Amino acid sequence: MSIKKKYKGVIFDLDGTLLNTLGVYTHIINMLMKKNNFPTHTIENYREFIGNGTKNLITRSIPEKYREEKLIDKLLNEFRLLYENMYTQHTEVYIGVLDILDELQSSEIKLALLSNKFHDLTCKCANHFFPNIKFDAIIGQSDLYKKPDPKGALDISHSLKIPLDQLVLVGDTEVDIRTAKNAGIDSIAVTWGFRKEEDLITLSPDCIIKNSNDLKKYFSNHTEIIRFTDENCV
Ligand SMILES: O=C(O)COP(=O)(O)O
Repeated sequence: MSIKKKYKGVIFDLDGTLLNTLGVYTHIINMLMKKNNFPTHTIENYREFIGNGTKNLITRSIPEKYREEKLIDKLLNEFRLLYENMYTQHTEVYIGVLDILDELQSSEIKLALLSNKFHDLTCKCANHFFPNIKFDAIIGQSDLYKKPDPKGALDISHSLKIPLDQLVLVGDTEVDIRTAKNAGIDSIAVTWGFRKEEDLITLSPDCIIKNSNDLKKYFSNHTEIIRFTDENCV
């Protein structure tokens, strides 16, 4: 029997991969837009704006001529306070995702979260939406970490003691695929999140997956412990 190379750890992106947060982002940022007499945006607009961290999302939501650092920082602080109180609302765990996390956890595959959501809010979401999943590492955005900088993925590899070639990053945007490539690890692009399949293809991820059943199958074929057969023994 051939030996399959396989993953001992999976790094998941959060928004658009495990959690559909478009509803809560739309709700809060439109509140801020209204408060400032700026035009609001549709959920489809926010789908495009999201992915590069909240500061970028807010900047893109403000009309161009009002995009000043002082105002952006003010709205960012207001966003943080509102999100802290509302992160459980207008948000769903994508179908099938909990099952996959459970199965990986029972197979002793290490699990990590790497998000461009602020670190404290990433931890709150992980605790609330995945109370039975023990992530071995959680890294949200901070002064130290911001995807597509590979530092988060590299530090996860180091702290979990998993070599880069036995780690895979699962994400839904170009930022995630670039992060994996920058770190030198495999990438899986999922198409149920915030970007279209045709946009993800252009980034050449190692694999494109369209639904959680296929992701589950993929993992069951790619996360076995490597076993040596007789012909490999000297
Ligand atoms: O907040 C964002 O920009 C996106 O967060 P994510 O990295 O979990 O997708």
